[in-house]
Amino acid sequence: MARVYADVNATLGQSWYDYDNFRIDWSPPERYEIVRRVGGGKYSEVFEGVDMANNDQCIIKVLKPVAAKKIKREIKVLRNLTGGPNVVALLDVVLDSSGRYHSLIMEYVDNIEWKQLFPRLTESDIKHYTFQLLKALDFVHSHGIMHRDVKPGNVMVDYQHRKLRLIDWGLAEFYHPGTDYHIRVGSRYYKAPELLVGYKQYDYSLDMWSVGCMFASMIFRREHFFRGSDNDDQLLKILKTLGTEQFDVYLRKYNIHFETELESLLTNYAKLPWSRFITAENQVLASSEALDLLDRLLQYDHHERLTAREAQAHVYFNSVRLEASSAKVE
Ligand SMILES: CN1CCn2c1nc1c(Br)c(Br)c(Br)c(Br)c12
Ligand code: NA
Repeated sequence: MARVYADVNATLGQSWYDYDNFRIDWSPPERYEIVRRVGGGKYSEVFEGVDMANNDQCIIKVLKPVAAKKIKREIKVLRNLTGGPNVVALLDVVLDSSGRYHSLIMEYVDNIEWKQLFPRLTESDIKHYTFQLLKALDFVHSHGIMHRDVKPGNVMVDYQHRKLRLIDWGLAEFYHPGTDYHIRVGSRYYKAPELLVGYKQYDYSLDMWSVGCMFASMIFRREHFFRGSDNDDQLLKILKTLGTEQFDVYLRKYNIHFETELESLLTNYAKLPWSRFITAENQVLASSEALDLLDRLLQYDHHERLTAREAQAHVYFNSVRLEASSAKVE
């Protein structure tokens, strides 16, 4: 059971979380023009486009027919989260003339690639963007939704405007206590231990592990902090850092029967001090307050991990919180 927001969906009611029974009014495609392809994946092709009604740039996410069933969930989630801080806005939903291709029209973000961004982030940048990501996630979690695929590729950053948007809600789900969820979600480097050991009754705290991985990347200047070659190797990388003593405590507490033939996964490892990852290049970013926050995010036990709200209250963000609150006063 989630430590916070456990009964949100029960309180908000079926009309909030039921995404099977709702009709979608699809707009005709003529209003939007594709400019260029910016990316894509298993379920969609993503384009930069123009909204001819106002000449604004937009993002056109064309969903592949295979994703048809999941469309309703993504649209329901995006509509529920409309207006939330740092959540990408869904502007329209479009069906092409053939009736085969469903598209989501999203607000445009002048995104800088993570590969280019993470090496140039200053401590003030890291505080700002991490705080903005936590703000988005506390809003999302408090509305009963888990993102389940938090990673740099789903965090759009417009560096010039210091703007951050959480995107790609195709894997998001509504949290209901006691529910077994799929564990083949997320992206390998950012998968929480519960996914890697097959614990299905996870909750919002799944996203907080991923935040921890991104935060570690930023303060240690490493593109991906836990970089496994497959799911077993991913867990091994985590064990070698967090140690096996607390891993065994975690497995016992949740009565998790994790079976493996891999010798490496049955070996004992000591927990490494976070200071082990400090280098000349990142020591200015990896302050003791940053390491304390990191330690409280990268916990095996999902109940122990800080929530997004608790993380925002961490001393590491004192300067940012002050700035945020003074901005409100103006
Ligand atoms: C793969 N790329 C690069 C930029 N970019 C990509 N996918 C995007 C999605 Br989905 C959204 Br929504 C937005 Br907004 C932006 Br920007 C996106
Ligand atoms: Na999206």
